[in-house]
Amino acid sequence: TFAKITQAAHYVPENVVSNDDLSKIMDTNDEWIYSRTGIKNRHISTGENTSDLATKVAKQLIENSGVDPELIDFIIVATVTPDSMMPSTAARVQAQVGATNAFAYDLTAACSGFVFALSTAEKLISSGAYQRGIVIGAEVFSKVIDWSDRSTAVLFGDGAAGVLLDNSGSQPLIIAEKMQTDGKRGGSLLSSYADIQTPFASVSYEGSNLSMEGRAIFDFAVRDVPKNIQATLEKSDLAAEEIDYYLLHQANSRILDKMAKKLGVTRNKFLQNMQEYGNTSAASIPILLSESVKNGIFSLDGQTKVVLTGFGGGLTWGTAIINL
Ligand SMILES: O=C(O)C1CCN(c2ccc(-c3cc(CO)ccc3Cl)cn2)CC1
Repeated sequence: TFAKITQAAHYVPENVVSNDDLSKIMDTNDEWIYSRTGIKNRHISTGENTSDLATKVAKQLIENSGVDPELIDFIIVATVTPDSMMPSTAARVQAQVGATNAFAYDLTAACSGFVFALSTAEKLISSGAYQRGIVIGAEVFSKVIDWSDRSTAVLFGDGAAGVLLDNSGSQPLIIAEKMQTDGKRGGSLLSSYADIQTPFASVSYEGSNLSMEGRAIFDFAVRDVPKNIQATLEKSDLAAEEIDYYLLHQANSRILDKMAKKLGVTRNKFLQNMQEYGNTSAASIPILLSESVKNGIFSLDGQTKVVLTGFGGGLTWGTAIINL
């Protein structure tokens, strides 16, 4: 049995916040932001929470495929900004779309979340245990950002995107994969820390907004991620040139420049849309995938070889080379 991605969809809040809009509420400017990150705009929720965005994606996947929601076996949502820990965002989506026979859970791997979740979903199906599932990356990062910290507030955006999978594949969905984690360096990208606050222990860490050691994360991305992609290519017996497109986490366009150089691959195979959405963490890769299908860059006909690579909090990073 082979899993296959049969549908892709995305949804972002309507409210667009430009670099100039940000320069009105914090000490920054369009020139700095665009030259250092490649970001021009980002979509920021005016009230929709993460499950609302994810539900809109799930509804599109169901509508466009015509699948009966009661035939969906599982829903996995990759997010670090859930509406709540309990119920999970996936459980909230399950209720909203009427997937009464689906088991649902959230997966926490920050900007690697979609790749980690897709790897898991592929096994659920190719093992023969289940037939159909939905995998969504969804974030309302705007609710964890410290809006007084211009070094991070300008980088992130809100959004959701995902895929519908079933067992109709005639070839493996994942040709090769390599997921990695280094918890020792996890402290350089922190959010939503829940400290002990009880009659028996006092709070020792007040912060819960995002804090990021930008330099350290940037260097991690440039140093560790290309090695991971190369190692996964070796596992796949495919040369870098045989990959049609590279869909990497949309954190920073200068990082994509450096990755293309390190891999010796032409830069225009590294698709990008951070100029419009900023860094949407677990949603960034699936938004890029869904938009690429919608814009006709490639279709889901099984003829396209794509590298998906996430990297971020945990620290986590991982590549899946897939047949789309
Ligand atoms: O001064 C500059 O040029 C600054 C230097 C710091 N920058 C950074 C640093 C780290 C990230 C980042 C964040 C995540 C979290 O999802 C994941 C992966 C990455 Cl690589 C994005 N930008 C912006 C430009």
